[in-house]
Amino acid sequence: MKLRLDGVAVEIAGRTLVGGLDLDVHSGEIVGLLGPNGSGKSTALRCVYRALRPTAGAVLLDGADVAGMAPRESARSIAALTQESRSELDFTVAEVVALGRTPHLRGNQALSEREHELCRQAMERADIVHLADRGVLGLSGGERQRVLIARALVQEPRVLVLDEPTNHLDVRHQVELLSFLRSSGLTVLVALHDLNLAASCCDRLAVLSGGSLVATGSPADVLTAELIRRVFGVEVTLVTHPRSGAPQLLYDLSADYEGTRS
Ligand SMILES: Nc1ncnc2c1ncn2[C@@H]1O[C@H](COP(=O)(O)OP(=O)(O)OP(=O)(O)O)[C@@H](O)[C@H]1O
Repeated sequence: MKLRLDGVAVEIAGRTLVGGLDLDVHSGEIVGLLGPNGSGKSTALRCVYRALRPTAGAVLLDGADVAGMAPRESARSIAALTQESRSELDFTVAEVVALGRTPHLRGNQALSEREHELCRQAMERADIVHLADRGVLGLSGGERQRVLIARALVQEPRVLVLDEPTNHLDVRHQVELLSFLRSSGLTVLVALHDLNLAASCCDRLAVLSGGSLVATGSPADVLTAELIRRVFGVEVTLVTHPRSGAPQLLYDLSADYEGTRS
């Protein structure tokens, strides 16, 4: 399923948070959304998972404007893993995961055998089977994040939108999550702060600065020392990963950053 942001703009209180964003994510493609704090990544993603209505432009799923769909209908295609996905209610892990089936159920319909199996598989994939009966509020940040990953998977989406999904995850679970995204075949739009993980995981990158796209393309085309300096204000040396061939950034903490902060 193809996702398109067509001139998406968000204006709040006279301030443009995202301006005229055009971005395609082709079927089965992983596009990484990068940019400094406050550049508009979450705002753009919120338009895709419909937490926010664009002031102008549209989000299209296979050419159809999501604004014209019932929330349940778009939720059957798009799953989101965001900072807003966290629940304040102390459901058990198994209950939260099962909630991912909600868009597919009618009323109080019980889960089928297949759906129970789906939940079990998602919990296995997210490495949370041992936590099934624990209350989510007592979990660590990374454990909770993995519960939300399982919940998104049982939704059986075709498009996955993730806002900083590696937040709180230890390095093994970061790598596992991004490897899973690569093998999932899903259409993925993911905001990431870790540029090296983004370069390893994503087919294409889109860089936001001040609410506008400043670069899109393959990781090798986008991640240049000049762009990193201009957009993030950081000096890097670029190397090529010896096995995957992905560009990787080495940060130089001894560079002179005095006076570079605006
Ligand atoms: N509801 C809102 N009302 C007013 N301003 C907002 C609102 N939501 C976000 N902003 C502002 O819009 C800008 C973009 O925010 P956004 O959260 O999209 O950035 P981001 O790229 O996701 O940042 P980060 O990397 O810090 O998560 C920021 O300056 C933020 O303060």
